[in-house]
Amino acid sequence: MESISVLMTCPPVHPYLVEALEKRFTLHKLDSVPDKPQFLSSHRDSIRAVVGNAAAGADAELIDQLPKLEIVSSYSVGLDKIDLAKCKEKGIRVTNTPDVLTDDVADLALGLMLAVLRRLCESDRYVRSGLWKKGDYKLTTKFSGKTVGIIGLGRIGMAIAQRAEAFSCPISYFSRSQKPGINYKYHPSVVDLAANCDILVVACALTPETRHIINREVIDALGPKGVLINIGRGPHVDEAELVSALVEGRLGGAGLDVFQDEPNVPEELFKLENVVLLPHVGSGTVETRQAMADLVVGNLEAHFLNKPLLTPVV
Ligand SMILES: O=CC(=O)O
Repeated sequence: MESISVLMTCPPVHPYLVEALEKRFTLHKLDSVPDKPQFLSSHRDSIRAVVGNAAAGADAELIDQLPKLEIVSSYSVGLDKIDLAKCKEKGIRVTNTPDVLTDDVADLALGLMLAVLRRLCESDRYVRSGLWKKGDYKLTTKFSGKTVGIIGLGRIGMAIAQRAEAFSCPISYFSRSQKPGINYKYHPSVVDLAANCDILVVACALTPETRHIINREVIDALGPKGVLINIGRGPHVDEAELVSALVEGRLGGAGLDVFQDEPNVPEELFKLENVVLLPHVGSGTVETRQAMADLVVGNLEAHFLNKPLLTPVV
């Protein structure tokens, strides 16, 4: 398989993945190519696979430039950076990394809820800056028992619900349709869900329908005591509306792992103590990233050995 050319479109952030790919394939890292258009035109007849992630995948323009492309193996569960329709049309296979990251992302969502309500980051800064010596930290807000509303009750949404239940939190949810056999309260609209929960969590896939699913109306329904948690994608949220609601005190707080234009984060948020900001690290543990890398490589091997794909999407 050494002769098979694989193009990595995302930055080569994980040495384990890079080494595993280099051991088996001829790996090209687009990130370190100085003249990308020239590189793509000179390698258009050799590249048979693309490896991307949540930041860079395979859009229509790239796919059209690679006529020998057979498979896109994404080092992410989210598929919003891949033109799935184009892949289907051209018979290009697509794989992602579901299941192995569910626990980590759900753990982080709960961590954000606790961090925002109990002001964990702000309390930590209080100790480090020596302020404790001048007096105790102020009282915060109880988390156990708060109503958690989840947008998207897929694998990650369910894992968040199960964890929140252990904190005696009533669970309600919004999804395209009510899930059979699930006892959580279903709300047929996001505004309705937001108006009836304390903590609203975005845990759905990013699609044209879910872009800006958190808009001004939803934020106003969540209100000055409500907290928004986003472990999905930045564009799920109308970020300008979120920032103004937080700055004006129309929203109680936010825990955000994702942003519209990563790694750029609106600086107005930096001075707000009711906001916890993370650098898109939902699946960012050694154990999980290794399992994700194994899936990326395993899917490519399966494809080129004409075996069934491990986690096929298309
Ligand atoms: O954001 C991370 C992923 O989609 O895996």
